[in-house]
Amino acid sequence: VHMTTNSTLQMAEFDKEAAKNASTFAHDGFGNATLKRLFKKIVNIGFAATNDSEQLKAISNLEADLTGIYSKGKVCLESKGCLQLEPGLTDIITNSRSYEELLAVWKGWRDASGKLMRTKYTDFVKAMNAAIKFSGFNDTGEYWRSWYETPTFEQDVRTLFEELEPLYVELHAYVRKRLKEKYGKDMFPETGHIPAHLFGNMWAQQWSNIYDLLVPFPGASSVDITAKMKEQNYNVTHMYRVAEDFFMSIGMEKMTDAFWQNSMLVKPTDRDVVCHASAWDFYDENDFRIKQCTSVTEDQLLTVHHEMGHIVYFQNYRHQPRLFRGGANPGFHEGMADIVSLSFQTPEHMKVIGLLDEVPQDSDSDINFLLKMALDKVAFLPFGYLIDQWRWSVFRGDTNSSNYNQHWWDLRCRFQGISSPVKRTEEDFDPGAKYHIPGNTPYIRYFVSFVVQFQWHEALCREAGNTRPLHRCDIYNNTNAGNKLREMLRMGSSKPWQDAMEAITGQRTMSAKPLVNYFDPLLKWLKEQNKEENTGWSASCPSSIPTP
Ligand SMILES: CC(=O)N[C@@H](CC(=O)O)C(=O)NC[C@H](CC1(C(=O)N[C@@H](Cc2ccc(O)cc2)C(=O)O)CCCC1)C(=O)O
Ligand SMILES: [Zn+2]
Repeated sequence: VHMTTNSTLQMAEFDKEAAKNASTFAHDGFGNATLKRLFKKIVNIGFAATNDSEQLKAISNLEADLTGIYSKGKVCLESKGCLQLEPGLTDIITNSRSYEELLAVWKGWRDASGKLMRTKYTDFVKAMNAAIKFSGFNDTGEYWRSWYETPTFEQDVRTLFEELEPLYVELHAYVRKRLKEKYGKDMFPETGHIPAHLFGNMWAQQWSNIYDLLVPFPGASSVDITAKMKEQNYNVTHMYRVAEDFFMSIGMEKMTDAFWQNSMLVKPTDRDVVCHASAWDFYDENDFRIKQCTSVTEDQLLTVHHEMGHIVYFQNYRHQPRLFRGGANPGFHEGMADIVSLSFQTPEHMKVIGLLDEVPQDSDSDINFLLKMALDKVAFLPFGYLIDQWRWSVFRGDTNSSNYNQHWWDLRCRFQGISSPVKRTEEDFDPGAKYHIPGNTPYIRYFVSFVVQFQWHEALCREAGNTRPLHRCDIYNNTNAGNKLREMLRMGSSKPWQDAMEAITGQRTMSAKPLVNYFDPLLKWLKEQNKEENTGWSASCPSSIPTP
């Protein structure tokens, strides 16, 4: 912790010095847009602008303490001993179909993580808000939103969410019906909410791990990639080679030697590491790394593609000046990380890499495939939206430590239609059970990413001359699509994101339409399935909780 504090202070001193020098120029009046943008980035140094180094120390130490609590958290079960989040608790949440066992792990993790963070998090918010004022922002949320350079950004994302909500409501109703069949309807509150621990994911953020409970047409084909990977003796290195091969097939460069030498691709046995996957740019135009506790599963193969997608973005803007080596906005970096998986996951591509024997053409298999994609991409939308709704409200002071947990569950009940399976009070601090809160990683970037990646997929598939339905398009081996994508990637953050969006799609705005078009065949089927259902849920959380 003291090491990081010193390096944080040193970096802040450098940033302050550079900002002071840059502000001796009247850069607002510069004619050259690029130079003007560069000076603006030199001057805009965030928390480092504070004149009170105690605040910077507090920010750095509290973040280290909070992530320390998160990475050391463990739950002891009489049946399985003491388990950490990865891999022990995640394996149970993924595979258990016992209501009680899932509940023990769900509650246990929250007691071992978030519950221990509340006081530190309160101090953390105070220190960040005090420091950010020196950069002219009212609060930390306003600073984070400034990266999108869009005065109407908050309204824009709310509008996008409202356009996508009808699709989510239909998916929610279908999943609720099937889970009632599995766990018994009296375990579900009258209000229409689904208990939060039944989705195969610790945060109910993506639901593809319970696909086996939800298969629309069990007779038709649906691929179990993990089983196939194990059958074919996939190892970790091969997973990275498969991902590298995809990017090279659309014209991107191979991973550098430094990547293979310096990355950490498996969980080390000799020391504790933060296993949450991540991609790193060392800004020397050669040293790019992934840190991931990789295991041989389909989920992990997608994460490998995701992290390598970040690396490919790093590589494509390495020629830019240092301050332009970033995503056009943070959501674009995440969209680039995910874009390839929309091709990679198709049955067409699974056949290309030998993880599927033949490509099914019947409509039942199509619905099976679209449902599985929706369990990741549509289920995620309210979650991706609400994390920073909570945090922005905390930063601006509308939510404080006396109602942190109340507001968190208000948002979870209202936007996700899920509820806590056990009573929650202000003794709990459930936001802290999600990595990005102690890790202080902004989250709206993932909501933006899930919208823009479908805009890009539609544009790149058109560029590739694709004639199949959008959800069966695979841009593998298509350098036209790759060239189009590279045009955007090379810009880095040298231009506003609207220019980057225009380079790929010809439009300058975010749009929910490509995502809705992609899932249109599924939406028709879901509406048919839900004809007898009361879709939706009450805006507020259930007052009583069914107990096993
Ligand atoms: C130096 C640094 O910080 N680098 C950044 C990248 C950069 O900014 O350059 C970075 O490596 N961030 C780590 C983060 C990891 C993951 C994540 O946190 N995912 C979200 C949401 C989600 C879920 C499903 C999905 O398909 C896509 C996203 C979650 O798990 O909730 C975990 C596995 C996937 C991505 C990441 O790669 O985004
Ligand atoms: Zn990412």
